[in-house]
Amino acid sequence: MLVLDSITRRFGERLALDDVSFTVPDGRMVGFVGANGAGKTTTMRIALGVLAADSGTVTFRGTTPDLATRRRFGYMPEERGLYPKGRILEQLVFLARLHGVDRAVATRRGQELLERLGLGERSRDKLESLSLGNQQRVQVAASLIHDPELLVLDEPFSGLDPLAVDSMAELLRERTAAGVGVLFSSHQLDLVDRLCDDLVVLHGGRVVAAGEPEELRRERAGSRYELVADTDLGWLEEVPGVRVVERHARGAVLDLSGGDPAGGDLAGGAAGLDQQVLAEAVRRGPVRSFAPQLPSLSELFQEVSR
Ligand SMILES: Nc1ncnc2c1ncn2[C@@H]1O[C@H](COP(=O)(O)OP(=O)(O)OP(=O)(O)O)[C@@H](O)[C@H]1O
Repeated sequence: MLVLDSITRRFGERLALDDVSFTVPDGRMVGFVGANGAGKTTTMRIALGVLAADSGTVTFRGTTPDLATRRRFGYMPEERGLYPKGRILEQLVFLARLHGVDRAVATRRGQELLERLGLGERSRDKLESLSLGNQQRVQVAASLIHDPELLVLDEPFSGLDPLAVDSMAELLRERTAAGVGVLFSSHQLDLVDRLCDDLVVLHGGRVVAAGEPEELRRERAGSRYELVADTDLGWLEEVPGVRVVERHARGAVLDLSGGDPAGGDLAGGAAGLDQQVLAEAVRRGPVRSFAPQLPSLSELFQEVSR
């Protein structure tokens, strides 16, 4: 696994990274999110060894990565690395050769990757002759060409159509299944939600949330509940402490933050308001589900990025 421990980096007076620590375990997809200027690219550059930290350490599988180890990393930089006027497959092969891959192997792998990304027919064309989204696919292929042990991808999905996102995600999933850790940044939160195993949220150069998205959501579930029941739920409007946020065909979303968590007499017991609402709903008829409503990734992001 890749471990970043207490990384700090300044640019002049500006503290771009402040005590950043997180891990990219082998075989996991780690989504890296944060507003513009939060420090994602700076962190990735430091992780890859292309930029130095002022303090803190980066280790990969227990040791500080030397040049030989770093050659086994795959990196898609923010500024992208390929030449617009270069031929596609030639450039992939050239990059693979820089990483020590044999020409024949590199050519086969390059062609395979391009075919997987729907660009098999274009391998001899110049990069600039492709649409921007297709150029983006080739940039990702370039980071995969030498079969790396770790992938660090700066916005690999930007500009891709939904089908291209799926084929790219499948390609990356194959890498994680083979034990490769993947760190990828993105501003597309729904996509990150769908793809990542772990999430790291950066805000103003600090890690403000890290962990499995489901876990992070549960921690911030707050006081919203969804009740799905067969009966009419109009009675909820009258319950002190209950605010009906939304009604839908089968139930309602409730905010119970106005209630006394330790008691109340709706159902005559000392249970919290959630249990009282549930008991009352059951008394009135069949309840299909009643559970805390977890915030979306976008809500979570907004909350931790304040
Ligand atoms: N070479 C540099 N010189 C001076 N300041 C820099 C340099 N690189 C980054 N910064 C500053 O460091 C902060 C973090 O920038 P960084 O590019 O890492 O953010 P980011 O999260 O990748 O943003 P975006 O989502 O816009 O790509 C910003 O305030 C940026 O202006």
